[in-house]
Amino acid sequence: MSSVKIECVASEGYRIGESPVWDEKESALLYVDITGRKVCRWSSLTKQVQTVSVDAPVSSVALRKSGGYVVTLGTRFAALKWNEQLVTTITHVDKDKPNNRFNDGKVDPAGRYFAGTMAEEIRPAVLERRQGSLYSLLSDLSVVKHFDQVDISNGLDWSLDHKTFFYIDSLSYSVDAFDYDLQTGKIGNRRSIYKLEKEESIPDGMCIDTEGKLWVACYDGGRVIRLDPETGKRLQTVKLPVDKTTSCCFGGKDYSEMYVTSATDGMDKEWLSRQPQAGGIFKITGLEVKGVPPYPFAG
Ligand SMILES: O=C(O)[C@H](O)[C@@H](O)[C@H](O)[C@H](O)CO
Ligand SMILES: [Zn+2]
Repeated sequence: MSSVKIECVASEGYRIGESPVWDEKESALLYVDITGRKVCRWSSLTKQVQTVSVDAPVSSVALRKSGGYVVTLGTRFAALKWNEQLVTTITHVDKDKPNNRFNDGKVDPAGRYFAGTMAEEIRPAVLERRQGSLYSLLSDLSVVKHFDQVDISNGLDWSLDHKTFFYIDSLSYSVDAFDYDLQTGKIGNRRSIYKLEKEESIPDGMCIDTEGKLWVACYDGGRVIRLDPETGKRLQTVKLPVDKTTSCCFGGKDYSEMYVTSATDGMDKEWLSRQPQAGGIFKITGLEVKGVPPYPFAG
Protein backbone atom coordinates (compact mmCIF):
# COMPACT_ATOMS: atom_id res chain seq x y z
CA MET A 1 0.00 0.00 0.00
CA SER A 2 1.47 3.31 -0.97
CA SER A 3 1.04 6.14 1.49
CA VAL A 4 1.90 9.42 -0.14
CA LYS A 5 2.66 12.15 2.39
CA ILE A 6 3.01 15.86 1.62
CA GLU A 7 4.75 18.27 3.94
CA CYS A 8 5.46 21.98 3.54
CA VAL A 9 9.15 22.40 4.48
CA ALA A 10 9.53 26.12 3.78
CA SER A 11 6.49 28.36 3.86
CA GLU A 12 8.06 31.68 2.91
CA GLY A 13 5.35 32.61 0.42
CA TYR A 14 7.73 32.90 -2.50
CA ARG A 15 6.53 34.88 -5.51
CA ILE A 16 7.62 32.29 -8.09
CA GLY A 17 9.48 29.40 -6.46
CA GLU A 18 11.20 27.42 -9.22
CA SER A 19 14.08 25.22 -10.32
CA PRO A 20 14.44 22.84 -7.37
CA VAL A 21 17.80 21.00 -7.46
CA TRP A 22 19.13 18.59 -4.83
CA ASP A 23 22.64 19.45 -3.62
CA GLU A 24 23.86 16.15 -2.20
CA LYS A 25 27.08 17.59 -0.74
CA GLU A 26 25.07 20.01 1.38
CA SER A 27 22.06 17.72 1.98
CA ALA A 28 20.09 20.71 0.80
CA LEU A 29 17.51 21.79 -1.75
CA LEU A 30 18.52 24.66 -4.01
CA TYR A 31 15.80 26.69 -5.71
CA VAL A 32 15.02 30.22 -6.85
CA ASP A 33 12.29 32.80 -6.38
CA ILE A 34 12.20 34.25 -9.90
CA THR A 35 10.42 37.56 -9.38
CA GLY A 36 11.52 37.70 -5.73
CA ARG A 37 15.09 37.72 -7.15
CA LYS A 38 16.47 35.22 -4.70
CA VAL A 39 18.49 32.04 -4.81
CA CYS A 40 17.63 29.87 -1.79
CA ARG A 41 19.06 26.81 -0.10
CA TRP A 42 16.99 24.75 2.34
CA SER A 43 19.08 22.48 4.54
CA SER A 44 17.46 19.15 5.31
CA LEU A 45 19.76 18.95 8.34
CA THR A 46 18.95 22.29 9.99
CA LYS A 47 15.57 22.90 8.26
CA GLN A 48 16.77 26.47 7.73
CA VAL A 49 16.77 28.48 4.50
CA GLN A 50 19.77 30.53 3.39
CA THR A 51 19.13 33.19 0.76
CA VAL A 52 21.25 35.14 -1.70
CA SER A 53 19.49 38.18 -3.16
CA VAL A 54 20.34 39.14 -6.73
CA ASP A 55 19.74 42.20 -8.92
CA ALA A 56 17.47 40.65 -11.59
CA PRO A 57 14.89 37.86 -12.00
CA VAL A 58 16.74 34.58 -11.37
CA SER A 59 15.03 31.65 -13.04
CA SER A 60 17.17 28.55 -12.53
CA VAL A 61 20.17 27.27 -10.59
CA ALA A 62 22.56 24.40 -11.28
CA LEU A 63 25.49 22.68 -9.61
CA ARG A 64 28.95 23.35 -11.04
CA LYS A 65 31.81 20.85 -11.35
CA SER A 66 34.47 23.46 -10.61
CA GLY A 67 32.61 24.51 -7.44
CA GLY A 68 29.81 26.90 -6.60
CA TYR A 69 26.68 27.18 -8.71
CA VAL A 70 25.55 28.58 -12.05
CA VAL A 71 22.32 30.57 -12.42
CA THR A 72 20.25 32.10 -15.18
CA LEU A 73 19.80 35.73 -14.23
CA GLY A 74 17.87 38.14 -16.45
CA THR A 75 19.24 37.16 -19.86
CA ARG A 76 22.61 36.13 -18.46
CA PHE A 77 24.27 32.90 -17.45
CA ALA A 78 26.16 33.76 -14.25
CA ALA A 79 28.39 32.07 -11.69
CA LEU A 80 27.36 32.15 -8.04
CA LYS A 81 29.80 31.67 -5.18
CA TRP A 82 27.56 30.86 -2.26
CA ASN A 83 29.63 31.76 0.78
CA GLU A 84 30.89 34.99 -0.78
CA GLN A 85 27.38 35.76 -2.14
CA LEU A 86 29.21 36.72 -5.31
CA VAL A 87 27.55 36.73 -8.75
CA THR A 88 29.66 37.14 -11.91
CA THR A 89 28.33 37.20 -15.47
CA ILE A 90 29.44 34.38 -17.76
CA THR A 91 27.63 35.42 -20.94
CA HIS A 92 24.54 37.19 -22.33
CA VAL A 93 21.79 35.96 -24.67
CA ASP A 94 18.86 37.71 -26.40
CA LYS A 95 20.75 41.02 -26.46
CA ASP A 96 18.26 42.34 -29.02
CA LYS A 97 15.29 41.56 -26.72
CA PRO A 98 15.40 43.88 -23.68
CA ASN A 99 12.01 42.63 -22.45
CA ASN A 100 13.18 39.00 -22.27
CA ARG A 101 14.43 36.95 -19.35
CA PHE A 102 15.59 33.41 -18.90
CA ASN A 103 13.15 30.88 -17.48
CA ASP A 104 13.70 27.21 -16.55
CA GLY A 105 17.09 25.52 -17.03
CA LYS A 106 18.80 22.19 -16.34
CA VAL A 107 22.17 20.54 -17.01
CA ASP A 108 22.34 17.63 -19.47
CA PRO A 109 24.14 14.34 -18.68
CA ALA A 110 27.30 15.66 -20.41
CA GLY A 111 27.38 18.87 -18.35
CA ARG A 112 25.81 21.37 -20.77
CA TYR A 113 23.48 23.89 -19.13
CA PHE A 114 20.24 24.10 -21.15
CA ALA A 115 17.95 27.08 -20.47
CA GLY A 116 15.30 28.93 -22.41
CA THR A 117 14.01 32.48 -22.48
CA MET A 118 10.62 34.21 -22.62
CA ALA A 119 9.22 37.71 -22.71
CA GLU A 120 8.59 39.21 -19.26
CA GLU A 121 5.05 38.38 -18.16
CA ILE A 122 2.42 41.11 -17.84
CA ARG A 123 0.65 38.72 -15.51
CA PRO A 124 0.97 34.94 -15.17
CA ALA A 125 0.86 33.31 -18.62
CA VAL A 126 0.17 36.67 -20.31
CA LEU A 127 3.09 37.96 -22.36
CA GLU A 128 4.25 38.84 -25.84
CA ARG A 129 4.35 35.48 -27.59
CA ARG A 130 7.09 33.68 -29.51
CA GLN A 131 9.90 35.83 -28.09
CA GLY A 132 11.82 33.01 -26.39
CA SER A 133 14.60 30.68 -27.49
CA LEU A 134 16.29 27.60 -26.10
CA TYR A 135 20.03 27.80 -25.46
CA SER A 136 22.78 25.68 -23.99
CA LEU A 137 25.93 26.86 -22.24
CA LEU A 138 28.90 24.62 -23.02
CA SER A 139 31.89 23.88 -20.81
CA ASP A 140 34.05 26.33 -22.82
CA LEU A 141 31.42 28.97 -21.90
CA SER A 142 30.20 29.36 -25.48
CA VAL A 143 26.45 29.34 -26.14
CA VAL A 144 24.44 27.33 -28.68
CA LYS A 145 20.95 28.43 -29.79
CA HIS A 146 18.72 25.43 -30.51
CA PHE A 147 15.50 27.11 -31.68
CA ASP A 148 13.38 30.23 -31.26
CA GLN A 149 9.64 31.07 -31.41
CA VAL A 150 9.12 29.88 -27.82
CA ASP A 151 6.31 31.29 -25.66
CA ILE A 152 7.28 30.20 -22.13
CA SER A 153 10.37 28.00 -22.11
CA ASN A 154 9.93 25.58 -19.24
CA GLY A 155 10.50 22.00 -17.98
CA LEU A 156 13.33 19.95 -19.39
CA ASP A 157 15.04 16.64 -18.77
CA TRP A 158 16.72 13.73 -20.56
CA SER A 159 15.74 10.07 -20.90
CA LEU A 160 17.72 7.48 -18.94
CA ASP A 161 19.54 6.33 -22.11
CA HIS A 162 20.28 10.02 -22.94
CA LYS A 163 18.80 9.58 -26.42
CA THR A 164 15.71 11.74 -25.86
CA PHE A 165 15.33 15.30 -24.63
CA PHE A 166 11.98 16.21 -23.06
CA TYR A 167 10.83 19.81 -23.18
CA ILE A 168 7.84 21.98 -22.32
CA ASP A 169 6.80 25.23 -23.96
CA SER A 170 4.02 25.99 -21.44
CA LEU A 171 1.53 27.71 -23.72
CA SER A 172 1.52 24.74 -26.10
CA TYR A 173 -0.05 22.69 -23.25
CA SER A 174 2.13 19.87 -24.47
CA VAL A 175 5.07 17.81 -23.25
CA ASP A 176 7.40 17.32 -26.20
CA ALA A 177 10.25 14.96 -26.99
CA PHE A 178 13.27 15.42 -29.29
CA ASP A 179 15.92 12.97 -30.40
CA TYR A 180 19.07 13.80 -28.46
CA ASP A 181 22.70 13.31 -29.41
CA LEU A 182 24.69 13.38 -26.19
CA GLN A 183 28.00 13.54 -28.09
CA THR A 184 27.15 16.76 -29.92
CA GLY A 185 24.38 18.18 -27.69
CA LYS A 186 22.14 18.57 -30.76
CA ILE A 187 18.38 18.01 -30.79
CA GLY A 188 15.95 17.13 -33.59
CA ASN A 189 12.69 15.41 -34.59
CA ARG A 190 10.32 17.23 -32.24
CA ARG A 191 7.00 15.54 -31.37
CA SER A 192 4.35 15.80 -28.67
CA ILE A 193 4.11 12.95 -26.18
CA TYR A 194 1.33 14.29 -23.94
CA LYS A 195 -1.32 17.01 -24.18
CA LEU A 196 -2.54 18.35 -20.86
CA GLU A 197 -6.16 17.90 -19.88
CA LYS A 198 -8.18 20.97 -18.99
CA GLU A 199 -8.02 20.58 -15.22
CA GLU A 200 -4.27 19.99 -15.41
CA SER A 201 -3.98 23.53 -16.71
CA ILE A 202 -0.44 24.67 -17.69
CA PRO A 203 2.61 22.38 -17.83
CA ASP A 204 5.60 23.91 -16.04
CA GLY A 205 8.70 22.23 -14.52
CA MET A 206 9.52 18.55 -15.09
CA CYS A 207 11.85 15.76 -13.96
CA ILE A 208 12.44 12.10 -14.76
CA ASP A 209 12.43 9.14 -12.36
CA THR A 210 14.55 5.97 -12.39
CA GLU A 211 11.82 4.12 -14.29
CA GLY A 212 12.07 6.66 -17.11
CA LYS A 213 8.69 8.21 -16.35
CA LEU A 214 8.21 11.99 -16.36
CA TRP A 215 6.86 14.10 -13.51
CA VAL A 216 5.31 17.39 -14.58
CA ALA A 217 4.25 20.21 -12.24
CA CYS A 218 0.96 21.72 -13.37
CA TYR A 219 0.80 25.47 -12.89
CA ASP A 220 -2.73 26.42 -11.75
CA GLY A 221 -3.41 22.68 -11.64
CA GLY A 222 -2.24 22.17 -8.04
CA ARG A 223 -0.64 18.84 -8.83
CA VAL A 224 2.23 16.88 -10.22
CA ILE A 225 1.45 14.21 -12.81
CA ARG A 226 3.47 11.15 -13.77
CA LEU A 227 3.60 10.37 -17.48
CA ASP A 228 4.79 7.43 -19.51
CA PRO A 229 6.65 8.97 -22.46
CA GLU A 230 6.44 5.68 -24.39
CA THR A 231 2.65 5.31 -24.33
CA GLY A 232 1.66 8.96 -23.81
CA LYS A 233 -0.49 7.91 -20.86
CA ARG A 234 -0.80 9.57 -17.47
CA LEU A 235 0.06 7.06 -14.75
CA GLN A 236 -0.51 9.02 -11.54
CA THR A 237 -1.72 12.34 -10.16
CA VAL A 238 -0.53 13.76 -6.84
CA LYS A 239 -2.52 16.79 -5.68
CA LEU A 240 -0.94 19.51 -3.55
CA PRO A 241 -2.60 22.02 -1.21
CA VAL A 242 -1.71 24.95 -3.51
CA ASP A 243 -2.78 25.74 -7.07
CA LYS A 244 0.40 27.27 -8.46
CA THR A 245 2.73 24.27 -8.42
CA THR A 246 5.68 25.24 -10.60
CA SER A 247 8.36 22.54 -10.64
CA CYS A 248 9.61 19.30 -9.10
CA CYS A 249 12.78 17.31 -8.50
CA PHE A 250 13.87 14.27 -6.54
CA GLY A 251 16.19 14.61 -3.57
CA GLY A 252 16.86 13.47 -0.05
CA LYS A 253 18.11 10.01 0.87
CA ASP A 254 18.78 8.03 -2.34
CA TYR A 255 16.67 10.60 -4.20
CA SER A 256 13.55 8.94 -2.79
CA GLU A 257 11.76 12.17 -1.87
CA MET A 258 10.17 14.61 -4.30
CA TYR A 259 10.39 18.37 -3.79
CA VAL A 260 7.85 20.70 -5.36
CA THR A 261 8.06 24.49 -5.65
CA SER A 262 5.10 26.85 -5.88
CA ALA A 263 4.19 30.47 -6.58
CA THR A 264 1.95 33.26 -5.31
CA ASP A 265 2.26 35.82 -8.14
CA GLY A 266 -1.19 36.38 -9.62
CA MET A 267 -3.13 35.32 -6.51
CA ASP A 268 -5.41 37.87 -4.84
CA LYS A 269 -6.03 38.19 -1.09
CA GLU A 270 -9.01 35.89 -1.05
CA TRP A 271 -7.17 33.16 -3.01
CA LEU A 272 -4.14 33.49 -0.71
CA SER A 273 -6.29 33.21 2.40
CA ARG A 274 -7.74 29.95 1.09
CA GLN A 275 -4.24 28.60 0.39
CA PRO A 276 -1.98 29.75 3.23
CA GLN A 277 0.86 27.50 2.04
CA ALA A 278 0.97 29.11 -1.42
CA GLY A 279 4.53 29.93 -2.42
CA GLY A 280 5.86 27.16 -0.17
CA ILE A 281 8.29 24.33 -0.85
CA PHE A 282 6.80 20.86 -0.45
CA LYS A 283 8.35 17.48 0.26
CA ILE A 284 6.49 14.39 -0.98
CA THR A 285 7.38 11.00 0.48
CA GLY A 286 5.95 7.53 -0.12
CA LEU A 287 5.97 7.75 -3.93
CA GLU A 288 7.83 4.42 -4.10
CA VAL A 289 9.99 5.65 -6.95
CA LYS A 290 13.34 7.40 -6.99
CA GLY A 291 14.91 10.15 -9.02
CA VAL A 292 18.11 10.72 -10.93
CA PRO A 293 20.82 12.91 -9.33
CA PRO A 294 21.30 16.28 -11.03
CA TYR A 295 24.26 16.67 -13.38
CA PRO A 296 26.74 19.47 -12.64
CA PHE A 297 27.63 22.07 -15.25
CA ALA A 298 30.96 20.97 -16.72
CA GLY A 299 32.55 24.42 -17.14
O1 LIG B 1 7.49 29.41 -13.39
C1 LIG B 1 7.71 29.63 -14.59
O2 LIG B 1 8.21 28.85 -15.34
C2 LIG B 1 7.30 30.95 -15.14
O3 LIG B 1 8.30 31.86 -14.95
C3 LIG B 1 6.01 31.32 -14.49
O4 LIG B 1 5.72 32.61 -14.69
C4 LIG B 1 4.89 30.34 -14.87
O5 LIG B 1 5.37 29.18 -15.41
C5 LIG B 1 3.89 30.89 -15.84
O6 LIG B 1 3.29 32.04 -15.37
C6 LIG B 1 2.83 29.86 -16.13
O7 LIG B 1 2.46 29.96 -17.40
ZN1 LIG C 1 8.75 26.99 -14.81
